[in-house]
Amino acid sequence: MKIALGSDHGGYNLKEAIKKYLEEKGIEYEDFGTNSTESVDYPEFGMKVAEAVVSGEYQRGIVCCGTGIGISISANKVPGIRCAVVSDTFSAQMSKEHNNANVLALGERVIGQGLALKIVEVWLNTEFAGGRHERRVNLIGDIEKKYAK
Ligand SMILES: O=C(CO)[C@H](O)[C@H](O)COP(=O)(O)O
Repeated sequence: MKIALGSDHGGYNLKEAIKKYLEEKGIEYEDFGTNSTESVDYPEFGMKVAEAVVSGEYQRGIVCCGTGIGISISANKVPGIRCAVVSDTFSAQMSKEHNNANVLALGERVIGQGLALKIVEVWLNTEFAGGRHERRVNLIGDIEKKYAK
């Protein structure tokens, strides 16, 4: 599995911690920036990670900002992305099992690093359940198609 990673300045330190975690686990990743805590605008990084995931080269993406919200809204603008902002391990599991989230968003200013890394672990180790959930996820795709130019 190859992971696309991205953050703004508000999520930079958490992204770095996630990189360390992935390295320890031997999970391949690419960092799409940002590269410091200098102030930047999160839409750029949400979009870059989202595009990397829809390209098929990366199976999942993880994005971080101060709250996880702005970068997730940005990632979700890219057709084919289902990005979930998660702050607990149950939602981490469900976001993959039921919603087939292909991008996980975390807020560095919201949750501690220990919980964030546990969320990453749970999410990476959960698979989509399919069945009735597949029908619902497909219906989300239909909404996207309805508004496509
Ligand atoms: O959480 C975020 C977006 O949802 C950003 O990280 C946050 O808005 C950045 O704020 P500031 O420029 O004050 O550091």
